[in-house]
Amino acid sequence: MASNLWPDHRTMPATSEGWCGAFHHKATEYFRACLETCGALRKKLEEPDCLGPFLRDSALSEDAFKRSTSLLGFTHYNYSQFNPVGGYSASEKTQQQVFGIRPHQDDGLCTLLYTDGQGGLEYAKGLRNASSQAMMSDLSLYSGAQCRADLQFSDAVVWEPVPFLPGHWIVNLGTDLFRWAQQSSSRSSSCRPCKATLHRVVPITGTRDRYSMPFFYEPNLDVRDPCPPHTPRYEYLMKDAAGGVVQKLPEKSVKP
Ligand SMILES: O=C(O)CCC(=O)C(=O)O
Ligand SMILES: [Fe+2]
Repeated sequence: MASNLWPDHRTMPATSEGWCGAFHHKATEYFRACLETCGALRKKLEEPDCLGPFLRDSALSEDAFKRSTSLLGFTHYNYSQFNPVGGYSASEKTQQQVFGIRPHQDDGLCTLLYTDGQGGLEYAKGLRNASSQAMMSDLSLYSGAQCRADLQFSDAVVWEPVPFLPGHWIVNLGTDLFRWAQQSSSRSSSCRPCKATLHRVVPITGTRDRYSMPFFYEPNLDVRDPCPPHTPRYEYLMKDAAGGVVQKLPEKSVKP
């Protein structure tokens, strides 16, 4: 993997040497704190009174994160460029103008998200039954197969704003954890399934800018799923990208 491209005052005139140094130092410190917190969270999730051993045992779980591909991002949303008029079922172009980030699930085990407190982040609470209007919190809504395809733009999804609590992270569970817990729970009752949070960012009227810092806690790229056929992670990601994101969006965009 390539090394980080840190901000450099020689190529970024709006910054100074001191600012770039401080950014490097603070970002590295924050990254380490997130990595450590997520390691502790993984162990908690593996305990019998939580999800149970979704990666078979603690040695396998430690190994799976030895060459972690975790990532810290810095996102700026400029809401003045958004145009919600087209709605999100029209075309890919209008979808891009409606969302800060389109509905998606994070990969990896979990995400620690901190924001500037501006609203806009929403999670999928469940699906609304078209005839009874009852809300169903359906685990299948959160499977890789479903979410990457049609359901993410469906009117049946019930969206709920995620409140901001100063000093607290927002935690999303990811698709690797979903898959591992699903596989392990189908083979043994000592593990429970869980959801990979479907979420999106929508612009809030009257807000111009929004900033967020997502930390994505990711295993080694070549980690194997715990249960047969022991698929390596990158194979799953490739299949998921080819079958969902790449092919399904153009199909959606031709709908009226
Ligand atoms: O900016 C946010 O609040 C959410 C960011 C997010 O979902 C992501 O980067 O995956
Ligand atoms: Fe996300």
